[in-house]
Amino acid sequence: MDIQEIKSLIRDIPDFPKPGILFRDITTLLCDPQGLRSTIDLLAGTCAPLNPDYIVGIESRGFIFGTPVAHQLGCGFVPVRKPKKLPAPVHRVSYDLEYGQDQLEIHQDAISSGDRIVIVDDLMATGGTAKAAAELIEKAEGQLVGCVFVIELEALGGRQNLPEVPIASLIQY
Ligand SMILES: O=P(O)(O)OC[C@H]1O[C@H](OP(=O)(O)OP(=O)(O)O)[C@H](O)[C@@H]1O
Ligand SMILES: Nc1ncnc2[nH]cnc12
Repeated sequence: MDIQEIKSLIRDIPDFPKPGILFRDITTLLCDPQGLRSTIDLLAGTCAPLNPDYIVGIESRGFIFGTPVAHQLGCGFVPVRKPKKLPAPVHRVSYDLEYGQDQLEIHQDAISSGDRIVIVDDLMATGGTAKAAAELIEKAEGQLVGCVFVIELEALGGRQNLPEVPIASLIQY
């Protein structure tokens, strides 16, 4: 399946979760067998040249895409989670969302110094979430080597918020 076909499987929901937000709903892509497979294949093909030791996926939609990508590449998966979900000692950062504010955490012992890390998430809007994940990786002394998204909302300029690493998205709006 090509990118245009994948894009056609993403559903637009106006005014969710707040008035004025046009929500790009990936659940309709996830439940299409060929759409899901093609999306994972394209993400994995984008991540592979970056030669990661770990894929970092951001709760919750980042888990859906990050784990099968790690499986396909034969590398590990590390979850970045919302507060108070991870049981062992964590690094924590606060960040702004397109529609709110939140915190993210990573286990302190998940990554070793110098490990090559690629962040995978479903969508980049303002880039605040990915920036927070990048800060967590820095605290854990990992080496961020790229960020890969299914969807990029270009008008929100998220790339400008991220560190100087390769940033790729499959679909742009
Ligand atoms: O670039 P940003 O402006 O930071 O926005 C992008 C983030 O927002 C969404 O996650 P959300 O926090 O809604 O959580 P969810 O994955 O659990 O739905 C999305 O999955 C990204 O992680
Ligand atoms: N417009 C949007 N659609 C889906 N997920 C999002 N996360 C942040 N902004 C979003």
